[in-house]
Amino acid sequence: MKSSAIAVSGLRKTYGDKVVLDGIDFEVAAGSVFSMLGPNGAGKTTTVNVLATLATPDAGTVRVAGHDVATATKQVRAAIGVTGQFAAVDELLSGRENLQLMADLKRVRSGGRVVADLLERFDLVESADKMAATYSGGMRRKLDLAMTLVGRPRIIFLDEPTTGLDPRSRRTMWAIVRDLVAEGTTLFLTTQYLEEADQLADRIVVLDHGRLVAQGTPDELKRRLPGTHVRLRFTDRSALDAAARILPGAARDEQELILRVASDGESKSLRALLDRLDQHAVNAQEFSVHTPDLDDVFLALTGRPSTEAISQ
Ligand SMILES: Nc1ncnc2c1ncn2[C@@H]1O[C@H](COP(=O)(O)OP(=O)(O)OP(=O)(O)O)[C@@H](O)[C@H]1O
Repeated sequence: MKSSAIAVSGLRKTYGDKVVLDGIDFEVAAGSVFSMLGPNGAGKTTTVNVLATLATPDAGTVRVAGHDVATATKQVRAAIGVTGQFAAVDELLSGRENLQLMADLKRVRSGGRVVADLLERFDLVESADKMAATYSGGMRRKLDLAMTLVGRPRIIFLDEPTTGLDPRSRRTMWAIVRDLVAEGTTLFLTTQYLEEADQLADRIVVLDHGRLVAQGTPDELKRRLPGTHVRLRFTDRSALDAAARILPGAARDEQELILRVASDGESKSLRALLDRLDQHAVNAQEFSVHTPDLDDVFLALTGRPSTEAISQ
């Protein structure tokens, strides 16, 4: 089993009398992508701030890279990189100068080479000597992430890395994330986008009003919903009628000649379902298992649609 890069237990954080994190627990395996999903104000940035030693917890234990954030701030900081919604990019410097500044701050040896490699890797060579103020949102995020990588951190926090980016820049960012994981980096990703968590994460936690309302792999979260069902499509009405008689409780769609049967999607129940149809000599033209997507999960867990679903 992989060791934990991050271990959080009973984490609480309040601002004044507002409880922002209400006792949360989770672990992040080294070399994995862990995604914290939640709507605006759920407490995601606060979690990142605590893990990154930028805010102190009121209660609970938090270990990052094997060190306690409360007592070993320096060691934690040496192991992590943070890219956030408020980018560290200096608008008045060029991309190259921003990176060079970071390399100097971190006293990186052969900083010039490191900077050149990062510009190349993030496809920023052409704009390297232009002021960052002239960069697009996507380029700025890439520069921000490149700056984070200067010190080769083992654990990277990406706080909503693609919020506000167009689909193409978002996909570029995803490709970069996948490359980093392939190199063994651990990524803690906060996002409001279900698709992003679904695409990238090995494990997801869903945060709502400072509490974790669910955690698991993307597939586990989807399976936990009651909504998994089998769709059977028939060639004619009489076959649909016959199937509906055999499978009471199934929802029928008269126009599409479809029957939806609740199922856990496991092979045993699927076989039993098909056997029943077979015993009554009823044939379905099409047969598919529908697993709910993360939007469905979010709605079921929080009682609200996700931000992504609302904006669509
Ligand atoms: N320094 C602070 N002082 C007071 N309240 C704060 C502070 N930081 C955050 N909060 C409050 O804590 C709650 C959670 O904020 P947080 O930024 O962690 O949420 P989030 O999930 O990251 O949301 P978003 O997606 O909007 O960034 C909000 O209600 C916010 O107003």
